[in-house]
Amino acid sequence: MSSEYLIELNKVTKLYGTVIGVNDFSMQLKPGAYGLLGPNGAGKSTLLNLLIGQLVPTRGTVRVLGQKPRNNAKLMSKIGFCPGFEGLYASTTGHDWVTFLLELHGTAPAVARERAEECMALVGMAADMARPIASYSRGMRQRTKLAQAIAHEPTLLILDEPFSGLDPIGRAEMTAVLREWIKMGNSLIIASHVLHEIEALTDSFLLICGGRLLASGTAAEVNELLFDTPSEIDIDCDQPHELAALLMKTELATSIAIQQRPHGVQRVHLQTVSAGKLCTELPELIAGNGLTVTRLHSADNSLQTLFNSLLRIHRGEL
Ligand SMILES: Nc1ncnc2c1ncn2[C@@H]1O[C@H](COP(=O)(O)OP(=O)(O)OP(=O)(O)O)[C@@H](O)[C@H]1O
Repeated sequence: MSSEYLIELNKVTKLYGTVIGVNDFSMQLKPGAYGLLGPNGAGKSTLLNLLIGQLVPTRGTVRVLGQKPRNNAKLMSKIGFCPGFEGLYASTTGHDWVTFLLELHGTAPAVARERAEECMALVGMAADMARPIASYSRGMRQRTKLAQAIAHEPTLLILDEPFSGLDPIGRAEMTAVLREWIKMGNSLIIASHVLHEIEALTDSFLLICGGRLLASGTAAEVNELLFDTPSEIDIDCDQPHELAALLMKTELATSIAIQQRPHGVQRVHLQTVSAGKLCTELPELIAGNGLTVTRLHSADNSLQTLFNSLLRIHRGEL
């Protein structure tokens, strides 16, 4: 059965006993590249494992390329999967491991060796592929996992935290390989809890938390959500009381506290639901009143705040 959709989830719930992995999840995705974002325990791995048929839904239906994934070898030949866990045979070489998995896909041994070599080179492992996996760094293992995921020439690549353990150079190289993959017209679903890791790859994001799809959209739309959800900001200033009074007048802060920090630093700690507007108005407020600000930063530097806020919106609390 063919479908115009890459993925169709219809009211999917996955329970682990009484623990909810994915909760009443529905979505339809057309072929393309998507970033699956969510904090730890959000349900990303559960979702990916449902897509590759490793897990079956407790309720609801999952279709990938129009087919049920469970025990579907034909469908798996079109999907490359890179799990979040290690799962590599330490005593074999990277080249042998990728060759072996290709042979499991039905590729003839000689062709498998050649293709495995090609893929190891593609992920920057040409010089190390003949060494045992046990001697690989975390980043090298990640690359080897990617090589095995693309070796059988799938059309959909599903990656669970592929940047984990990579240094900046490794990240840049992995990004380049994946960008090329997308440019070739292939589809990609990549799970991460760090937005900037995947914004270089795609402009389409799915935000999940608590096993639910909380929001989806482009990076600009996600940024807008970030701007309009409650956030905390610290401003180190020479005249904190004056700044606090000015901020109160703008009505952009929902709460303000002045903190004495080590080394004589005076900090205005504020909460706002309009971080974007506040950051736009702040320079004029500072310059116009002769204040000196030595440092400004968001106290909640991760997406966790956004997810918490979205979750509260979802529950009708905000
Ligand atoms: N095998 C399991 N048995 C019981 N609970 C599980 C199991 N796997 C996942 N869970 C639970 O399901 C929920 C979703 O977990 P999941 O691993 O899918 O999240 P995640 O977004 O991938 O998290 P992380 O980023 O930490 O890998 C969590 O509450 C987790 O504790």
